[in-house]
Amino acid sequence: MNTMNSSITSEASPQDEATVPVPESKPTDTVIEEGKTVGKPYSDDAKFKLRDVEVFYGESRAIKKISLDIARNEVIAFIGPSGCGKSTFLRCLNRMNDSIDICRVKGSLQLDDQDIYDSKRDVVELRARVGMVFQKPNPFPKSIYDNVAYGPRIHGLANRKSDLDEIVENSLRKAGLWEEVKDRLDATATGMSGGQQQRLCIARAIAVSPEVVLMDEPCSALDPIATAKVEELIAELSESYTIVIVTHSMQQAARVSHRTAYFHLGHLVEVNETNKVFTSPEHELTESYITGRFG
Ligand SMILES: Nc1ncnc2c1ncn2[C@@H]1O[C@H](COP(=O)(O)OP(=O)(O)OP(=O)(O)O)[C@@H](O)[C@H]1O
Repeated sequence: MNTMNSSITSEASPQDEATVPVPESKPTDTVIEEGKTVGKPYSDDAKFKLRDVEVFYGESRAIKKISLDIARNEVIAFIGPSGCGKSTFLRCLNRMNDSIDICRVKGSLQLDDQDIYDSKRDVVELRARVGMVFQKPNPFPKSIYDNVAYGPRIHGLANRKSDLDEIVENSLRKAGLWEEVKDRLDATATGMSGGQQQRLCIARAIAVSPEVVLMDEPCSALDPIATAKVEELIAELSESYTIVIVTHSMQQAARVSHRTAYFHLGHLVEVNETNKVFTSPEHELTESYITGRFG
């Protein structure tokens, strides 16, 4: 867990959250200056360099000139009211938006100084480097073993069965699932609990040795105990991977992330160290959101 945020973590746990009311949506008169983000949106050790990013769905502009660096091995949380563009922006990072016909992405998006949207870019390779875990656990209707072995097989990462066995075991261990499933690797994955399925999806994502894991509300379909396990896992994985997590839970952002990015109506309003965002936000809109004045 993120010790930096201990003052916040002590205030709420996943167990409490079921009782925390969702803040109400209220209009605001605050004018947001396009392309201007307060706080610390840049890093000297950027894994992603994102500049003037705009995303359109047809004529409608969902992301408005956002610039942000995502640092190597950081956990950054994207928060903000429903519809503010968190998932849209997240999906740009491994071109998941490509599958939406009306979606168009503009601006400069670089991973390790290389253009993510270069027409020559191999998108399958990109998604192996930048894996994704979705809101609802989505295991394949295959065995536990085959779910984890799927990626390494299609990417040719193991020549021998013993190599594949090792990747499967290591991935399940990293996802904190090995002890629970080692005696039933041939059982079908869809028979597992929701929390186990989500950790299996995390094991599947890390089996191809990604550098980045994108998580789009990974705990929203989980109970508090399964949520706590996934959050522990995020803290462990952050030693080896860059993690970008979209969450509706401010408590979760506070518990797991190093920096927090606050989105509002397609703008990136503020990025700061998580502790600062939740104790002394710089922007009045961030403050209104975290104090529950609007959602
Ligand atoms: N496939 C799509 N086609 C058209 N518009 C879309 C599509 N996906 C998202 N949008 C629009 O883009 C805007 C941003 O949506 P997005 O899902 O990124 O927001 P979000 O902050 O992740 O919301 P939530 O927290 O509710 O998941 C919204 O106005 C939404 O209606």
